[in-house]
Amino acid sequence: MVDLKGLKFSKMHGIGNDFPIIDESKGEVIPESDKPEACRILCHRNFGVGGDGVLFVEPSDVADIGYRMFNPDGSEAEMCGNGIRCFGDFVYRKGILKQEKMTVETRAGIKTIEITLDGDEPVLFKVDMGTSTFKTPEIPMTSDKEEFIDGELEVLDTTFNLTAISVGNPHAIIFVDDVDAVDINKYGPAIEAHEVFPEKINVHFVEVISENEGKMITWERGAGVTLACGTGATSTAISGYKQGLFADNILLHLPGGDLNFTVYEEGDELGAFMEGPAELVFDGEF
Ligand SMILES: N[C@@H](CCC[C@H](N)C(=O)O)C(=O)O
Repeated sequence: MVDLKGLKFSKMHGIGNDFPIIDESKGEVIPESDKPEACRILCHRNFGVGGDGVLFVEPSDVADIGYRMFNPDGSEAEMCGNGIRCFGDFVYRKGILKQEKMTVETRAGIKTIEITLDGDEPVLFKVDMGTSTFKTPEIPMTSDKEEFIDGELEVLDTTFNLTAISVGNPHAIIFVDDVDAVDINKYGPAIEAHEVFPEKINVHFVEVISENEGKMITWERGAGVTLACGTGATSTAISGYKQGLFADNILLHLPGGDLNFTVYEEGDELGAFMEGPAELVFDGEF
């Protein structure tokens, strides 16, 4: 078993999506081969710190700073939206990178964070989440369709109308009349591991309140039910805009809090800015 004794970390959350974060900007703290097991231990809510994933601050040759994210099952995700706001708060607050605007290298490309300060206190984070794709091979999704938008997918005893999108990591968006009526513990894992998604998928059920407002619940790949998913909310805003359900400014209510989105068009692609908070909960030593 990996020995984490003495490991220094901070515990953070972005609207209830919670993460231990570890500073590896000056060198590796957890050896690469130990990271999956270390993240499983750290995220455990009974035997560890507890978290919906672990964030790492890394050096970067192509951006101001680098960012990695691991799920509680030890798998590495391409990107984490609530995590990147926590990351921005952490690197600013700890003096690792004292910039109000920073470029961040992720496995899903370079993202830009803009921090709103109250004095020297970071309070709001605006992230250019970049562009998305609906092309099934890029999700990846096994399908004879080039794009799977509002397409029918049989899951257990029902058929859902689902939109598959990638914002670097993969998401399935299902618009429903009432999110409170969805049995997410039944359908979330079945869609996550559906045979058409070879790399699994994050699952979101979304209720449209108006063209500028929605409510959503999430089952995350490698994590299960969480209080929020930033890349999932980004995918929801973009998918809703693409399907004519949302305008380009959208407020999304997630179980842990709210996020604001501005969808933009870049050539043939759709991207989005995400705005929301991040909180440092405590600093710790394992
Ligand atoms: N919580 C996240 C997404 C984390 C990664 C995801 N579970 C995956 O495997 O793609 C967010 O806020 O975006």
